[in-house]
Amino acid sequence: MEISVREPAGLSEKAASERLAEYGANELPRPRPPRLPVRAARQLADPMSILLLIAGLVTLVVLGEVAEGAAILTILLVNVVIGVSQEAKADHAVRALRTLTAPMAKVVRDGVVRRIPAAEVVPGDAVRVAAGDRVPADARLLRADALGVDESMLTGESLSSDKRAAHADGAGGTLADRRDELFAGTLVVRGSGVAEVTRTGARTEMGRIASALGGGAKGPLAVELAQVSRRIGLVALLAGVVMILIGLGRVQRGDATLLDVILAGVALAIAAVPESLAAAVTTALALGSQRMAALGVIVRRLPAIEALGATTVIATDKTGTLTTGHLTVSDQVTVSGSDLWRAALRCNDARDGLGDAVDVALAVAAERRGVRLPPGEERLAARPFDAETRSMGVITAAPGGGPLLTVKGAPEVMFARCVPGPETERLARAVSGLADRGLRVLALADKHTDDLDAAGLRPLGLVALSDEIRLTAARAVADCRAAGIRVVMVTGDHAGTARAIAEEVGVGGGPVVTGAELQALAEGDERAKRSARLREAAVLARVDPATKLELVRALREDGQVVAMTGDGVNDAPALRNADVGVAMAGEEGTDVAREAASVVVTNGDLGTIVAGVREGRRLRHNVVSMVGYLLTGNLAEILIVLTGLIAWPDLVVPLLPVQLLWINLVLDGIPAIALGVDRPAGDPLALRPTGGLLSWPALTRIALRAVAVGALVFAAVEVARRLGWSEEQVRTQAVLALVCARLTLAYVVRARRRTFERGWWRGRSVLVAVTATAALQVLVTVIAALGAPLALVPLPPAGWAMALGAAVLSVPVCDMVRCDRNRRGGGRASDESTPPRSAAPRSGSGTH
Ligand SMILES: Nc1ncnc2c1ncn2[C@@H]1O[C@H](COP(=O)(O)OP(=O)(O)OP(=O)(O)O)[C@@H](O)[C@H]1O
Repeated sequence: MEISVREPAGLSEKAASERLAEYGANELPRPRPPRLPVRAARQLADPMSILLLIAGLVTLVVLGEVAEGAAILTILLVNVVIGVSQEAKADHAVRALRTLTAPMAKVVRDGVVRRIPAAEVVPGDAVRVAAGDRVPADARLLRADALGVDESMLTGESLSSDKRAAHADGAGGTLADRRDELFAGTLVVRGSGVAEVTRTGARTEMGRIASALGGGAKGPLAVELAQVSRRIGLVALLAGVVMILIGLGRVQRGDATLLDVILAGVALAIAAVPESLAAAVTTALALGSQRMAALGVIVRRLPAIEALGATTVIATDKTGTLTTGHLTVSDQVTVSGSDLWRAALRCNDARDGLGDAVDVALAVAAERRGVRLPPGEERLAARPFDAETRSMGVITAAPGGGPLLTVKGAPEVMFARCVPGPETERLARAVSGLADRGLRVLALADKHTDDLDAAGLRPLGLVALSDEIRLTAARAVADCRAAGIRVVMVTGDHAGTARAIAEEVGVGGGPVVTGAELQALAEGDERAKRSARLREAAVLARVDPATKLELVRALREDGQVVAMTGDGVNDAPALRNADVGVAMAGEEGTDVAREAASVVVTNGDLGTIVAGVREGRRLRHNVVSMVGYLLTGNLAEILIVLTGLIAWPDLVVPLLPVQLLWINLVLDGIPAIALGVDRPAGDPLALRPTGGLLSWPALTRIALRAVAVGALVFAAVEVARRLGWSEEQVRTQAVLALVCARLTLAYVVRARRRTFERGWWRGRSVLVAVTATAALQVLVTVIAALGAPLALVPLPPAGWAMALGAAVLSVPVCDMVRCDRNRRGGGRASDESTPPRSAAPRSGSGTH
């Protein structure tokens, strides 16, 4: 293909690598990750750790219980170590994800356009930028075609600035005045250009003003949970204080010693705090986002995982999402005597196989036909393709010749600019036949003029491009339908093309609505009708990106959770407004779309997005299970400690602080983390989310189950007391019954309809965790030497029987408070072979 004379040959690879070594990577300096002691200190400063530290020191110094105090402090130490390693792991995962979405740049090296990581751009490189790109480095413009750049992040100027190619007189003045310069980090909003890099990395304008970017912010879920933990901690402290005050009254009456009261306060505080909650949730989210990344779904904002799981409508592009996006010319209609392929090559921005898919396909087709541009032909002006005008135009001149305007675009747009006549009419008639075959049709026309907007063009012909349907598309659409998720196809393409493709992949259940139809409903009363049309459409054809935003709003007003795909510069508002904005990684998408999106998919496939929804639903289910598991257990402990204080004053506390810590941190942590990575039976896509994480039904369920578990343990302890067992044995009984009941809770909370339903054994992690935890508990109960630091002693068989009884009985009792959804008939999700049929949003089968 010809290279325009104003296009530079760029650096050679050799020179570029030498410069890279000399100037360093084109990156802003990043803050170093904190060192180990800093991380450890941060963990220790956590309110929960402080509480544990106080509890440990009080037990050690005030109560004089050396073994117990040391055990509490050891547990604290283990907690800090786990916390530090978790944080380091999460940091690592975030950094790895960042490199996956690292910005890329198009540079000319050895005369060939290459796509390289922006970090490898060096001074002297010739970079090509187009609408939607983030400028990789400071650069001087060599060519600018209708180029507009948003520099607000540097200048504060909200209007985009128009750029032009540099002249020999050089630059100067304020940033906003430097019209022939591009600045790193700014966004190209329209047009295209070629520029020579002048400064990279920290030497760029952005580098000079940028304070290091803060990363790794916590998602709202983690923040919400941290808040919950803190509040629980506060409540526990208050309860402890109140209890100590009451206890002091008893001390005065001589019913108890001061130490007893302090011990009870510490126990209550520890019982109340779900020590492993925050760590378990963070781990689940971090591992979840890693798993999603492995599937090709990169989550840019953690809450998007939750939103993905809750999606009820996916509004998807056609090209690249339902189809492969690799276009090939499969038909053409030529006006006799016209040079259709030369025009296709002239009005074309692709180079070296890189660029817009339509342009690349046309260039390949022209090359295959042996067509070349006349030597020395120069491009004088250009208007790059714009999704709103659906056309592109260039003005070229052969040496010694006059200017020639060549335009290509959507047929109806083109015919409106062409001279009317039999040829134009013949082409117009041919369009629907091609579109109905699912082909993308473009018309080409030209005229000798230097006006890019000229009318009265001479039609040259039509080209029809085919785009293979992705093998996974029909399956993904069917999966969505089975899971009650509606798929809407939104495309700028012809209605005929869109309908043909929609039929092939199974998108249906609603009308095909066109942009023209919506336009007719733009006024007054008609607006309501317009929204209704938008909401019911299965396919939206010939719509511009602004309609996508309108669609998102209409659907959200209707109570839907909308995932919207997009790749273009104009898609950003819709992506930002959707519950989940999905952008494409790599060449197919623009930087602007990626930055507006909360999720980036590496291959743009609808199947990948559905896989993301599946993971999202699973993760949400897991987090709900985990929260339910931990909070139910903690509440049960509080109830046992409180009722014990009243019912068994001689015991002081039915569970010692160290025993509670053992349960909360060691025994609970393992199943909680396993629940976070659980794979429950059946297709997770069928797990439709209901309500919030800590919604009233969820909290009620937790409270009722805690009462049930508390009552069972209370009964076991009461029997042990009546049997005349020693104080240690009674406490061991309490621990054993509680642990057994709580371990069954792991199975209760993860079940969809009924504990131990069909396929309950699936999900090895929970099975392994529960078995390991049970084995640990058996060891410390049976082997006196191991149990000693925890004040546990061996039990007679009756004790084991009672503990097992508590475990077994907790299943039916807890199942009784399984949400009311079974009565609503939506709970058929447990069976893989019977996916839910109801397509109603936000209803159907929840979990737990
Ligand atoms: N490079 C191009 N030059 C000129 N016209 C084009 C070009 N690419 C597309 N068109 C025209 O513009 C119309 C809309 O294309 P656009 O790429 O905006 O569609 P889209 O909304 O991205 O659709 P899809 O969801 O199928 O990707 C096409 O049907 C075609 O007629």
